This record gives sequence, C-alpha cells and structure tokens, in this order.
Amino acid sequence: MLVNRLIETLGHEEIKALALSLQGLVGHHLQWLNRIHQVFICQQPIDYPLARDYRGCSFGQWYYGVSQRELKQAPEFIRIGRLHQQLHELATEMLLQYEQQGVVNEALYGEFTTIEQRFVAEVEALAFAIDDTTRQFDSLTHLPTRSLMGVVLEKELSRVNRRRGSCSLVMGDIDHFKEVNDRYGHPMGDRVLEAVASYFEEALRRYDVVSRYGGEEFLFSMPETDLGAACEIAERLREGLEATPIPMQEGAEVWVTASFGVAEMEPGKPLVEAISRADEALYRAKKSGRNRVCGWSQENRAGGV
Ligand SMILES: Nc1nc2c(ncn2[C@@H]2O[C@H](COP(=O)(O)OP(=O)(O)OP(=O)(O)O)[C@@H](O)[C@H]2O)c(=O)[nH]1
Repeated sequence: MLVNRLIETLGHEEIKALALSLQGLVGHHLQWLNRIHQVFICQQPIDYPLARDYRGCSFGQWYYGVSQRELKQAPEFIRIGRLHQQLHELATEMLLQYEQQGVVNEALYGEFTTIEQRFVAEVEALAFAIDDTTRQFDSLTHLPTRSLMGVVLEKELSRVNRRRGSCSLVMGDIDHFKEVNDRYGHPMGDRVLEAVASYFEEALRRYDVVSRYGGEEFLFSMPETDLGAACEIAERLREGLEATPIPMQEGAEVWVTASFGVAEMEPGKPLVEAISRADEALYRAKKSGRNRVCGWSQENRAGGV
C-alpha cells in the first residue's frame, strides 16, 4: 500500500507534513474554483491564465515541486495530477465558450463539476489514508501501536490455527526505567525509549514485528518461531541492548537493560492467553533479578521461578 511504502521511505514526520499540505491545498483549490464560477455568476473579468496555468496554481506549484520519487511514481499521485490538469483544461474551455456564446453548455459544465469532485475526493482520500495510517504508529518511537499490533497478531494466530506453522510472542520491558526518568528527566527518558525502539527494530529479523505495547513495554511478534528459538532471539536482543550505549546530553551515555517474557501461540487458544503468558514469563524474569529472558512454562503458571 502506498502509505506504508511512503512511511518507509519518507519517515513519519515528513509524511504527516504531506497529509497537512494536501488538506490545505484542497482548500486553496476550492478558492480557485470559486473564482472560475464568479466569472459566470458575478460577471467577473475572464482570467485565462488563472484557468489555463495548472502548474502555476498553488496545487500545481506543490504537485510539480514534489521531489520524492516514491510519491511521484505512485499511481494515486499520477491520477491526481491528471485530474488536476484536466480540470484546468475544462475551465479554460468553459471560459472560451462563455466568451464566444455568452453561456456554458450543460454537458461541459457537468464534466467540469464531475472532475472537480473526483479530484477533491482523490486528494482527500490520500490525505485521510496517510492520517489514518500514521495514527496507528506511536508518535514517540514510530513503532506500531498496541491496537495495530493486535491486528498483526490476530492474522498470525489465524495462520497458527490453520496449522500453518508457529508464532511466538515476546514481551520486553526496560528495567528500572523510572530511575532513568528520575535521574535524567522525562525528556531524556523519552530519548532512551526512542533509542531502545530503534535498537529493537534494527536488531530484529525482517519478518518480526516490534510494537510499543505500553509506557516502557514492547511486544514482539516472531512468526515461524517456536518457544525455544524465540527465547534465543530474545536473549540476543537482551545482550545487544545491554551492550548498546545510548547518547545523552553533552556527550554523556547511558546503558539500559530489559527483561523479556516469551510464550508461543497455541492453536485454538485466544490471543489474550498468549499475551498473558508472555506477561507472566516477563514477571518471572523481573522477579528473578531482571535483565534476563524467561520462557513461559507450566511451572510459570504454578508461580515457580
Ligand atoms: N520518559 C517517559 N517515561 C515513561 C513513558 N511511559 C512510561 N514512562 C515511565 O516508565 C516508568 C515505569 O516505571 P515502573 O513501572 O515503576 O517500572 P520500572 O522503573 O521500569 O521498573 P521495573 O519494570 O520493575 O524494572 C515510570 O516512571 C513512567 O513514568 C514515556 O512515554 N516517556
């Protein structure tokens, strides 16, 4: 999907700015439309350059100034450009007809309004899709939110239910994060969260997904991975994080560790059960000293460490 590809190439901030520009540009184009209508309704002077110059209007200036290749080559974007150009051509034709005949023929006016509506609808749909998609990502870490992760995991669970492989969940939680906030302040705590999130994203395999589940808690999905393999991957993440310095103000660095609980999805069992098992295993990792990985097992349920 275009928006997901754009997020990958442009990044979250740039794409949010893009959605805002699109919304503003629709408003500007409606003003242009009013000025065209005023020629017929209020007998305002005919302004051919206004109608003809599809590259010079505010939308055209933005559209032909876009430099991001991923956006320029997208079929949705190309379609919007064609509609916009067509709209200006039809406006020019209407003005000519009005000047020569004192009236605009109904079919031509009908075509003009249809194209105007399609143009506005397409631009708004793109802006809405961007807005909707970006809201599914956490604004601090840019990781998928808990609700988007729910959708990802339900899909994995239905695959597991069809007996098409395994999927493990890993719940990770930064250790003593309150101390980081207390010592360095909340904004620096935010910086640590961002750094930990990027570390997880970079360290994961391509088909694994990490989400921000809550404050300093991260939930991972590891498809095609049984409990033992997921514990090994979590262990690798744990070791890597422990060894990763996080840059703070004035050249200072901070190190954090995290604890991990791992559980495997089971066919026929609801998702909440796998999540609460990962949570129980995480609790055990915290109770048994932190900075460690625990896999869920029956003893876990019995309260053993
Ligand atoms: N800076 C920052 N802090 C956050 C955010 N969300 C949650 N926190 C903080 O995370 C801390 C979590 O504290 P606790 O639940 O006591 O856990 P902890 O200190 O990590 O201790 P353990 O999990 O037991 O190792 C609290 O201080 C929250 O304010 C956030 O978005 N930014």
